[in-house]
Amino acid sequence: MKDYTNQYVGGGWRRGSGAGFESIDPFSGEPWVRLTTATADDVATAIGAAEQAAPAWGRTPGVERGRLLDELADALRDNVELLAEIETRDSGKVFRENKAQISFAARNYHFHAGNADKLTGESKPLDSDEIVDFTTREPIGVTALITACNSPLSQLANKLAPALAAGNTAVVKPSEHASASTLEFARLVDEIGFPAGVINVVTGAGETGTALTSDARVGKISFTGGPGTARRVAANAAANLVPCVFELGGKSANIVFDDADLERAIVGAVAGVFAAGGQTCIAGSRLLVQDGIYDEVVAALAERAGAIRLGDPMDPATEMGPIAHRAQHESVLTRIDEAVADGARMVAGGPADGLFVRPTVFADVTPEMRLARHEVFGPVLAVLRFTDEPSAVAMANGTDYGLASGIWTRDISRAHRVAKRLDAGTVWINTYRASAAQAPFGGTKRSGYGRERGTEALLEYTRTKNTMIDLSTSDRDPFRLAT
Ligand SMILES: NC(=O)C1=CN([C@@H]2O[C@H](COP(=O)(O)OP(=O)(O)OC[C@H]3O[C@@H](n4cnc5c(N)ncnc54)[C@H](OP(=O)(O)O)[C@@H]3O)[C@@H](O)[C@H]2O)C=CC1
Ligand SMILES: CCCCCC/C=C/C(=O)O
Repeated sequence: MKDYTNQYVGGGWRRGSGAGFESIDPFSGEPWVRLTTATADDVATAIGAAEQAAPAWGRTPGVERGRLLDELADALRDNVELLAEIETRDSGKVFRENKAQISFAARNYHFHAGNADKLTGESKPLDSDEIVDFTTREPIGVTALITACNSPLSQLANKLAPALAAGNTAVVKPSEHASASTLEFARLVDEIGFPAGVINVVTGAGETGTALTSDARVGKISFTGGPGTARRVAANAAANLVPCVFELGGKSANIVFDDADLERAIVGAVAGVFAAGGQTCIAGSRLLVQDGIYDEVVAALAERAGAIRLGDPMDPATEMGPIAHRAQHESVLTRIDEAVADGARMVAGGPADGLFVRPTVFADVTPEMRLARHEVFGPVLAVLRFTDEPSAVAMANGTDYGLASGIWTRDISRAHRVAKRLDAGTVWINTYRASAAQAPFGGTKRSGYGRERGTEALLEYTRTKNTMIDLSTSDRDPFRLAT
């Protein structure tokens, strides 16, 4: 079993003082990593280290912060095989997907390296030419960055790259189900020579996260995970009035109109929901298909889902791995049972051995069914039928979530019309699950708030300061601008 019992705090390695725990390899079902829990005291020490490092890091010239971020990106690329293997063993997601995601994470660090010396404010024209007024963007201080179990290093890049570029320090807490890659990442941070305390990594479960999100020294929390956990984080943050970015779940609608390029749409639908074994927030888990092509699309989906090869996620021939951990596996099976009980028609898939679930497709799903409303976070597709554009939009918007959406059509006017009306943070047209470091990402409704990636992410980690200078030499009423 691999030993990851040391955590990275204040530029050094120390064991968590709390209970030891293990992470399982979902393919073998066996524990493969040993870790330790950061207690409330350990977390307080990590926050103290980040607090101590914050002023100097915030004053470090942007070009120097950018240089270190570039080095981090290069180190990720140089170690991509090792890091991807660790994430594969922890999460069950296939190796090549993890490799692609970690390479993308490197791109994200490069993008924000370039932003680090470009944080500008604005000059504000006031009502008097004797006053000069301008804004500056300042770092917040200590950030708490919490990632989910499916893509630890990719999610971390979305948070850490802009936080560091803007001059903040960080305490990072990965999921207890997938902590090892983040500790390996800390080793790279250490080798590069980031100043002590700028990046800290603590591990543990809810107890650790609670301590991290309840500390008044934290100035910003960025959280990726489920809405239930997010509510607990929000409550802790509210006690200290700490602002948060929440990247939460989804029930994203992928809409196929009858004029779409069907071959492309079906490939997009299959990849949109079964990539990462469906364990991704942006899974296109509701496929909305127009009446006239419904039966043809369902038949094609059933055939393609049935052909997806399950197996060892390290094997290049494997197309889909297992569910990340036992509790999640049970949850997926419960969602499948609910769909059957609600009258949906299973045309492909179902349970399989170990922690596997076969790529599952349900037809005849209606908007009231639980499968159309609840996130599965597994390889389960709900196929719904719609008649016209307004009903497709209403159906797409008819859940508590608003993370992503897809539109497949050859009609450019319709594509724009529908995109405008969809209540979702991301709309893809004739593509699905495409990513870019420059493109902001985040949700509406219960999918969260705040944005990651793009310059929008950078601004999340800054505070605006306004500076006003009186240039006049005459005596005057000091309160004249107050009205
Ligand atoms: N919008 C987005 O960008 C994404 C959203 N997600 C969403 O994440 C969910 C699945 O991921 P999963 O890891 O199971 O999510 P969880 O909500 O279970 O966990 C998310 C993180 O929160 C931590 N945590 C648990 N309890 C607390 C607490 N009281 N205070 C602070 N932190 C806490 C977890 O630690 P521990 O595991 O140790 O308990 C983990 O690091 C899905 O809903 C999915 O849609 C996933 C990927 C991307
Ligand atoms: C445009 C896609 C952004 C996805 C960001 C976070 C999701 C990660 C995952 O679920 O793997």
